[in-house]
Amino acid sequence: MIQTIKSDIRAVFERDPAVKSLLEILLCYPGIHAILLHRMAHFLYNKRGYLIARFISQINRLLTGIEIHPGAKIGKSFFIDHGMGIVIGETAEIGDNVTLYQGVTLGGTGKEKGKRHPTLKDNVVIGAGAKVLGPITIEDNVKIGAGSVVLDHVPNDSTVVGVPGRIVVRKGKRLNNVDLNHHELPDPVARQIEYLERKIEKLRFEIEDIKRGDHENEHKAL
Ligand SMILES: CC(C)(COP(=O)(O)OP(=O)(O)OC[C@H]1O[C@@H](n2cnc3c(N)ncnc32)[C@H](O)[C@@H]1OP(=O)(O)O)[C@@H](O)C(=O)NCCC(=O)NCCS
Ligand SMILES: CC(=O)OC[C@H](N)C(=O)O
Repeated sequence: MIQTIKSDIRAVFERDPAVKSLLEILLCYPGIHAILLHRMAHFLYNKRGYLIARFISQINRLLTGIEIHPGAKIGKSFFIDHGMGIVIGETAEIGDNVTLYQGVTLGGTGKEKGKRHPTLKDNVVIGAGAKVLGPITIEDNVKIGAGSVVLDHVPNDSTVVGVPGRIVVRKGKRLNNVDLNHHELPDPVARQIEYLERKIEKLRFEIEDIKRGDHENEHKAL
């Protein structure tokens, strides 16, 4: 736990050019206060202290303007810059070295039950005001532009912008404005594979939901 908290503090030094000192981080960074309180709430949630965990999460929201459900899983070296207006849902999963700016939502679409919030892999950056919705996976090294609304799985090393979110950079190459660059025409096979990957991911979550439901029913029957 201590090592994880140290990694959160290091992340501020690494990712915010505005920071001047450790004391400033401890006193003036709501993102740090929020992740400290979340790590405490998540510990209690895992021990089935659901009400106290939720209460801490609401105190956290009151103090920082950042609402993280205690069930959300968050990896090390997590950085929230500014923070106000962030909402992270119960079944969200966040890898290591992830950065969120103010106004980001990791939410549900309102259509799913069970796993209903996004999974972010490592080194993901999500710009101010972006909404990432549904049980989708955002793979490693993805950047999501400020103000985007992302509803689909995003493959690794991509930049997504706009509403709805579209991939504009993949592995360092721009994908838009390619009409006249014939050597860079969109690859229909790759697009189809990406589409199928997204569908498989969606089906996987649906199967997990069904299995979880069966498991709960078995328990009730016993
Ligand atoms: C998306 C972002 C991460 C840049 O990623 P990148 O991989 O370096 O992408 P580029 O800057 O090369 O931009 C790629 C294209 O997307 C466009 N673009 C970039 N950000 C965009 C956004 N938020 N919305 C819409 N289009 C955007 C660019 O204009 C460019 O278009 P073009 O190819 O037609 O010129 C960055 O623009 C961004 O939005 N960062 C968020 C930072 C933030 O929230 N800061 C708040 C601090 S308080
Ligand atoms: C307001 C803003 O751009 O914040 C990003 C970062 N804290 C910086 O100062 O660059």
